[in-house]
Amino acid sequence: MITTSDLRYSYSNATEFEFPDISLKLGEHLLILGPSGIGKTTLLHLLSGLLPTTHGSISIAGTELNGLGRKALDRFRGASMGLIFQRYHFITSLTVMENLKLRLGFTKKNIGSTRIQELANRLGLAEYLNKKVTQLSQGQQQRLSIALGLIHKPDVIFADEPTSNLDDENCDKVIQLLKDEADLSGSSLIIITHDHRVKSHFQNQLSL
Ligand SMILES: Nc1ncnc2c1ncn2[C@@H]1O[C@H](COP(=O)(O)OP(=O)(O)OP(=O)(O)O)[C@@H](O)[C@H]1O
Repeated sequence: MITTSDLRYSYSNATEFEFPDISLKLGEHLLILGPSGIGKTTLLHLLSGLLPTTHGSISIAGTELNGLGRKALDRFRGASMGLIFQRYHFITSLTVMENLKLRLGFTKKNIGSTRIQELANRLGLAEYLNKKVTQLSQGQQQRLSIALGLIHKPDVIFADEPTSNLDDENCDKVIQLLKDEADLSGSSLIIITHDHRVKSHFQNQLSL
């Protein structure tokens, strides 16, 4: 479902990162651990096609990322990937519901109209659906960020440092939430982090 081979990347004139090969089946979870500056976010940006594959190959759900033009890559990412970043990417002039509807619009999958309400219920966002995202607390914004990554039932969910800035209790809750939601959608899950508290939650781990 996700396979990478001989992936390398270097920012201009900088040291080249070499990444271990990844092989993950649909529905499997993988934790990628590594210290700050080792290239975790770079790897995630390569896997999601936000950075071009300049060396090696990435295949997701049978599609070779290198073979896609920019527009096709954007469409593929919109339909097949769920991205949960360290920084939130919301449209602040819109409500929670409008942000989620907009995100659903990027996929051609036939996802029922009850999906938003169901997911909002599970993530504790139901009563905030008609609020502007700027009116949400940090924790609620984080859960919305997770909801935006999951709403379209992507083949693969990529989460970059989803537990940074969280206390132990919320760290456990967020990881469990991501795993449960990935399982419910049948999605593969890749979490990238330097947070060793997350280790005990995953059997399948890769160190950078
Ligand atoms: N756009 C860029 N241009 C040049 N160098 C970059 C760029 N983005 C990242 N780097 C450098 O590449 C290295 C790896 O960055 P990256 O963000 O992938 O690491 P990381 O392991 O995710 O770190 P952290 O855990 O601190 O987020 C760093 O030294 C960083 O300064």
